[in-house]
Amino acid sequence: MVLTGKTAVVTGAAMGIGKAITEILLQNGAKVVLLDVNETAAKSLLEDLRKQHGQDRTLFLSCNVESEEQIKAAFQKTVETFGGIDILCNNAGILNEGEWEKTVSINLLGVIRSTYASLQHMNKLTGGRGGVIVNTASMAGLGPLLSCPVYTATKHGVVGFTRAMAAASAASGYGIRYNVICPSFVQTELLDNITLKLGQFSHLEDATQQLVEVLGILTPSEVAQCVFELVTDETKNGEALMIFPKGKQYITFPSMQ
Ligand SMILES: NC(=O)C1=CN([C@@H]2O[C@H](COP(=O)(O)OP(=O)(O)OC[C@H]3O[C@@H](n4cnc5c(N)ncnc54)[C@H](O)[C@@H]3O)[C@@H](O)[C@H]2O)C=CC1
Ligand SMILES: CC/C=C\C[C@H](O)/C=C/C=C\C=C\C=C\C(=O)[C@@H](O)C/C=C\CCC(=O)O
Repeated sequence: MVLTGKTAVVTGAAMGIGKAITEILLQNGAKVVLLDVNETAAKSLLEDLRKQHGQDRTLFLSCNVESEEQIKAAFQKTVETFGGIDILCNNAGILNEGEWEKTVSINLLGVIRSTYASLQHMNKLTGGRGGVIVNTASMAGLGPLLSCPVYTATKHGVVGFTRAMAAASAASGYGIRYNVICPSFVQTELLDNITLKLGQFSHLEDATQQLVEVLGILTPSEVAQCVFELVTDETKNGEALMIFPKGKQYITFPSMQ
């Protein structure tokens, strides 16, 4: 897929991995709509992006992925402004084992809400142009991260949902590809104040830090480069791409047939 003339929507775009995804999509010619709850960070980023890429290729819309109403309104505004949606990156996520229901609501239900709301605009069977959706899971979507069971569950959910949607889309003729990234640790604010975020598992922070030392830490732009690959390579559908500082690996799952 060539990105020039395409419209992308990125959730959790104001900071960290979402910011890097936004930047790489813009650098390669797409128009990008930034969705986030952090209006201060998003407006500051938007100002910088408009200086670099022009006034008319970006839009910020305040949107909480916990709200179906806000997601639908943001997609509607995107279509009114740029004429459609070709790329959706469901990236917004939190680490908060204490507020575990909120973690499920944002990390897993947020991806489902946004994916289902996007169908109205992207599905070729309902007048959309088709396109690609890339979801942000985690390496904790492939194996257990002992200090955060609920975060782990949400990311396993995102991997399973993405793969099932990919198969459903291919079988139904939606014209939409679905892929998921599974990065190991990434240098973003999500890794700040981890003790507080682990709730009843804060005593396992040392074990987590040891894993960080073993695995190393990615930069957001290394992760965004992998998202770019999944967006542009039209052979990729239903893929889970694990990303390490040392490289990347497409996951082979057990065959059920
Ligand atoms: N930092 C890491 O080590 C890793 C992070 N991830 C995942 O990457 C994604 C992005 O995280 P980071 O960039 O690291 O975190 P971050 O904290 O730097 O950025 C997250 C962004 O999402 C936004 N956000 C949070 N709740 C939201 C909501 N309800 N609605 C809309 N936007 C919301 C925040 O305002 C922020 O701009 C998350 O899904 C996270 O689970 C995956 C693997 C590793
Ligand atoms: C505290 C949480 C911080 C960030 C969450 C973020 O999503 C990053 C996750 C990064 C790593 C996930 C690790 C998952 C571990 C597993 O799957 C284990 O079962 C296997 C553990 C180690 C394998 C690597 C190795 O030692 O060769």
